[in-house]
Amino acid sequence: MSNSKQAVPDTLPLLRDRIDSIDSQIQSLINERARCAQKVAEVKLAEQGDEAVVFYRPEREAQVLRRVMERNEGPLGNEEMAKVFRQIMSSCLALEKPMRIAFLGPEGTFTQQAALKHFGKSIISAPMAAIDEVFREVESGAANYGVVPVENSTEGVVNHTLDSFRDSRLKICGEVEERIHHHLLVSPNINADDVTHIYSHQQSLAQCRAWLDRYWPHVERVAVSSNAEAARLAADAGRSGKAIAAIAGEVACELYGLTKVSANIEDRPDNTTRFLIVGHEYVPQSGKDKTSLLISAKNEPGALYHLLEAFERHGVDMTRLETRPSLMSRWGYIFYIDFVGHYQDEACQVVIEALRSRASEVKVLGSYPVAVL
Ligand SMILES: C=C(O[C@@H]1C=C(C(=O)O)C=C[C@H]1O)C(=O)O
Repeated sequence: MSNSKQAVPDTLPLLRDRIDSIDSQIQSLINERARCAQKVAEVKLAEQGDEAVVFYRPEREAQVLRRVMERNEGPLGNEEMAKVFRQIMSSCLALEKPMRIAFLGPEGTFTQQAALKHFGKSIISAPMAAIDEVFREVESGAANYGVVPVENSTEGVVNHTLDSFRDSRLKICGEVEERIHHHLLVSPNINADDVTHIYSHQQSLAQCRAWLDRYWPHVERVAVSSNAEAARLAADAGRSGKAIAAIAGEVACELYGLTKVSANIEDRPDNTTRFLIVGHEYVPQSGKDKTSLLISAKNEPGALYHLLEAFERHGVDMTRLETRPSLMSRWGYIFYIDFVGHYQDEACQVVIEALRSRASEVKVLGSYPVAVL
């Protein structure tokens, strides 16, 4: 914009005139951008035909957001600016094709929060009751993508999610990280001193274990399917005068009209959960990617050593290793390995080939852009 570096006026009426004029320019530009996105859709349809077209391009979106952050000069912070562009892209994509996103529900879960962070707000929400239902909803084509939690910095891995990849053809298309804050919540008509049970998801109960041991040692903890479900149950119980508390996050607290007894009760202040985006397609290189593999190891001495040695030998940076029992043979194992790079990068291809010669199965679960936001 030619006048973007004009001197800022210093009286209120002039400042407001100036803001109005900038807003109108921003609005025209956003619509011009939206028209380009619509055109992208037309070109894709003309080139690829109706069925094959993939409108959502995670690698392209990651690149757009990274560039926004790189060129940002402030005063708005990089992340703040990227969030604005996140929503602009979300609106533009919804013009091309609104996406239906399945996630571990009900409404108000941290997984929904992660879905909105990753895709922006212009999506159709499809809350599912369990992780394997999220997989099924995407596999059947009823949803375009799914969002599931995979690991927490306090409690470790989410086994249901890892196990779902064993029998699924879905690919990992992205990752999101969310700082997780938990609160102890009750219905507004309930006196906290009367609470007899505390409901939450098993992961959330675990993330607040020390706090619960200290302040609520004699109250029964009940694991339910999600912390949003716990909040819903606490709200329901409150209506019939039953003193049940829930541990859940901000979104669930607001959604179910609960009151905070104690805020930020997680044992570790840096408590973070990582979520995965699952879909049907492998994602092309974005320039800054991660890869996840599922490996069935041969049940023989040194099996794991030989797998890890391949990474060391070819200088590929492994970031995570999880072990799950294989259901095929007793004492057989499945390893989940994450590393830095894309499966099409040369060094990564060499490692994957080496792994294939040393393991009974190597499945590339996906390569995807490292989380930007
Ligand atoms: C416009 C495109 O399609 C979608 C919309 C994007 C955007 O608004 O910037 C980016 C990637 C795609 O999710 C594209 O492929 O470039």
